Amino acid sequence: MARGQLTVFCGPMFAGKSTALLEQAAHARARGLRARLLKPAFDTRRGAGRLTTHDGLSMEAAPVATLPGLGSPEIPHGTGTVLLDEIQFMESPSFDGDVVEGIRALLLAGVDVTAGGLDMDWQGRPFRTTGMLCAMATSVTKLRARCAVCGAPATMTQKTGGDAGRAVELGAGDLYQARCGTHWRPFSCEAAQGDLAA
Ligand SMILES: Nc1ncnc2c1ncn2[C@@H]1O[C@H](COP(=O)(O)OP(=O)(O)O)[C@@H](O)[C@H]1O
Ligand SMILES: Cc1cn([C@H]2C[C@H](O)[C@@H](COP(=O)(O)O)O2)c(=O)[nH]c1=O
Repeated sequence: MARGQLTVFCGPMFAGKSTALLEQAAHARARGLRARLLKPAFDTRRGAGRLTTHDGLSMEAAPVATLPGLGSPEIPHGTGTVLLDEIQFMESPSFDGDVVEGIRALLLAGVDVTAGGLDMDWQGRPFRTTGMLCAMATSVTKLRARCAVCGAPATMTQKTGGDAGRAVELGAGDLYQARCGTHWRPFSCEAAQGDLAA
């Protein structure tokens, strides 16, 4: 039996990761494949049952707190491709079980998997699940955003507000910006706020 293919889209916030997942789902459906979108249940920012991009595009997506197996209501038999957003959050304590092993089982069962997620947190530390899936992937695309300060390609996420003590804090343009290496300030929200005032 043919094994499934694993595709990963990663990068900073605002790089187009969720947009890429929606495009992949649309392409799969246009080819007659059954595509199922899943997202972490704890991220309810833009509607619990939908995957919504920063531009407001959206599709139905099942909120999950563990990765369901093939034959579950979320991934019924006959599913050709599973698309997972925010894979960096599919980790303890907000997610049960080992998502990497769950994805391996889907691939071994012949299901294609596409995963989107942050490669690094706002302090430049890699997210474990994204890193492991990149190692297993058939194809990895590192997407880049536009630096909020100078417009150059951005590989980093800057935290500009909220709680500087928290590695995980849900938010969008209210708390975060995409930045290039020159304008990224790893350990200080306050230092970052001065960049745009100049
Ligand atoms: N505050 C913002 N900063 C940068 N881009 C933004 C912002 N708000 C909306 N966008 C739009 O978000 C798009 C990417 O959205 P999305 O696919 O959800 O990105 P990602 O999933 O990588 O965070 C960009 O093409 C840009 O047009
Ligand atoms: C960098 C970074 C981000 N987050 C949060 C902020 C958002 O809720 C999501 C990322 O969403 P996107 O679809 O990639 O734009 O993650 C966080 O908690 N910690 C971080 O370091």
